[in-house]
Amino acid sequence: MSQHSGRQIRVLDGVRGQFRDAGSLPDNAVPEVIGRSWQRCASAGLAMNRPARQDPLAAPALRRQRDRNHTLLHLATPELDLLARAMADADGVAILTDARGLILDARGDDGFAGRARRVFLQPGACWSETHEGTNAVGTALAEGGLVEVDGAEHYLDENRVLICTAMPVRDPTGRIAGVLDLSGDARRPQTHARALVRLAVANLEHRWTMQAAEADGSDLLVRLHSHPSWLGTPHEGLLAFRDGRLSAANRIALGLLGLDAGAIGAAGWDALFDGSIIDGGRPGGGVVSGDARLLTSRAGGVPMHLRISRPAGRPVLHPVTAPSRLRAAAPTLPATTPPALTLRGAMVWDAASDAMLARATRAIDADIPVLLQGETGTGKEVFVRAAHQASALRSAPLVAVNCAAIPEGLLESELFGYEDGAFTGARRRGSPGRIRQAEGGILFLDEIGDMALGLQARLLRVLQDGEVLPLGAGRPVTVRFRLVAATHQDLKAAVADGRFRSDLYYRLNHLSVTLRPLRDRQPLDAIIDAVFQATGAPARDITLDPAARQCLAGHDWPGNLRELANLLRTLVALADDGSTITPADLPGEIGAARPLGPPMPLPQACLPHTAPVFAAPMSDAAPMASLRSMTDDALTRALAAHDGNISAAARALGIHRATLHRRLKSRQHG
Ligand SMILES: Nc1ncnc2c1ncn2[C@@H]1O[C@H](COP(=O)(O)OP(=O)(O)OP(=O)(O)O)[C@@H](O)[C@H]1O
Repeated sequence: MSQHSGRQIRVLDGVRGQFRDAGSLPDNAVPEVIGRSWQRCASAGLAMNRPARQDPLAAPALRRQRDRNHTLLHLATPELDLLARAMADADGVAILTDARGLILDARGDDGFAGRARRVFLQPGACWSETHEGTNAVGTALAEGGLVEVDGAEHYLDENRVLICTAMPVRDPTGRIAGVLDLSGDARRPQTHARALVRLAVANLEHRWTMQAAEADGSDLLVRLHSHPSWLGTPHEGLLAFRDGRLSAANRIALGLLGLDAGAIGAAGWDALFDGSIIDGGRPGGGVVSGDARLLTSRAGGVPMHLRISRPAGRPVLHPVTAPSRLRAAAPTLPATTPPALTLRGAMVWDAASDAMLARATRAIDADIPVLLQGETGTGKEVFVRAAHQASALRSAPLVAVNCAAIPEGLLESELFGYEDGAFTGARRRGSPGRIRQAEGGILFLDEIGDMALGLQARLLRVLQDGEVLPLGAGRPVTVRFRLVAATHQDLKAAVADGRFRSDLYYRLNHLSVTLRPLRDRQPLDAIIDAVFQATGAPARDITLDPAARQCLAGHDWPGNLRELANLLRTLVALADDGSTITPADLPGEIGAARPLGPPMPLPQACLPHTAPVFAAPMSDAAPMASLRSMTDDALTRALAAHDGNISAAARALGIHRATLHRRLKSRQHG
């Protein structure tokens, strides 16, 4: 029931009248939070007697919004059900909104739901303060904390029939992702609503942080509380660390340590605690885990009980459906290639890439930024497109921007958009910019390492505030998108050199995926076969001679999968139907490469025509000598002939310096 007595209601009616007519509020007439909200509504020109005016989203648009908030909806389902059950006797509904106050789901008493719809308390309606004046959802969003709005405390006369309690839900990066709300008839009792909502939000945020720690590959999970008996409950603080940086936290942990959300992605261990969890006494200095230990928080100087573990060892909390979706669509390659390789369209996937794809997909679904690293041509863009298709956002946009391909001067307007006439040459009616085009979907920033420092600062602000300010615009626009960034550069080194902002690096680098260069992918000849088949060669009965495959496997592939795929496509395009591609068809430097692989006589066509040091051992070689021993011999002679100079020896052998290094290393290891 409304907490107000009959007398209080009459007083409140008088206060409303005075506020409406004179714009003034007597001291302590309403709770401070309500007073602030009334003032905001009045300043926005909202009249108390304005009739409810909503235009709830139609089903397809609502579905899109629900897709965009897939993680929140998925994680909040148990809490919504529990709250709805708690409201069963109380004539009320449990509501989940997005970060703007748009109702995504409402569950509860049918009788009240019917009446609630009369005041537009229904999915697709927006309960921000701008739409509905002071109300629990909108005011909780504006204030950033739990708010109860009882009867006549609502700003609009029409909403006085309601009593509502709402609290924002924060994601593991500290951003408000939505609101949980209990709303009922102001004439009916609504007992324990505050405690219920607070508990539900704590549960939900706890689960979300645990899931994020799993998905982003955190190396440490810290449970903490000032009182040890709270450890292991949803009211414990949770901190996840990666590479010594705070990568995720729940609100309780931030509160206990006196931090704000800005610490996530930025603060290191030493900034948070006075003391170490590294056991200096043990060889290797491992992290102490298991029993709780006592450390003092730096901000408040409060002793905290900490229990430390490694999230990677935990079971996955939310099974991911993406890999099975992927596997269902992926035919296994014929018996000539190991079953660990699969073909999807023209793309070849090995087991390791599949595992990385599953992790990245899970991170995208959990709204965790993904950073892809890898040399040119390792398939970063192919990977993002596959992750997009496997994610819950597959019907939402994937907007790719190559930061290196767009001149620095244009990148700003391309990304952030601009208003009509913002600069000379600007398109009429302006441009929303690529960030806004990615609304609800994925923004893929390729070659982010090439972004100028000034733009890095602007991008960081967008990521922190969830708002973008187009050039020439007076007001920022709210944006929600998932971020995947990629680079072939060593971003850590770029941070150390001052070419890349460290705060942006830690924002981007929640889940880091490194795509391996072709030379590190094994077995290379199986990958070559798979890429060859993906060119469509089998349909034209074109085959790859084993000797040619050996030559290809011996090449260094500086252009990685791109170079290999392009070469094979060209070879197949030039070949006659039913023919076999032999070493003679390969470009000189590849046909001349020394093949590696199982011991077998060296195919004549692979013999280097240009490397004199090779010629001598070949003529001396016993006919049954293994390829490996011949190769070893050639390496030794080439090195001896060039006084151990690797570069000169590699040049003479006609192979890349890195290849020579690798072969020497593999020789050392037997
Ligand atoms: N899994 C794969 N299977 C087969 N071919 C692939 C695969 N991944 C990439 N390729 C080939 O490599 C080409 C380049 O891939 P992609 O553009 O994704 O690389 P990248 O790492 O983004 O390169 P860059 O850093 O130069 O932008 C693709 O067009 C395709 O021909």
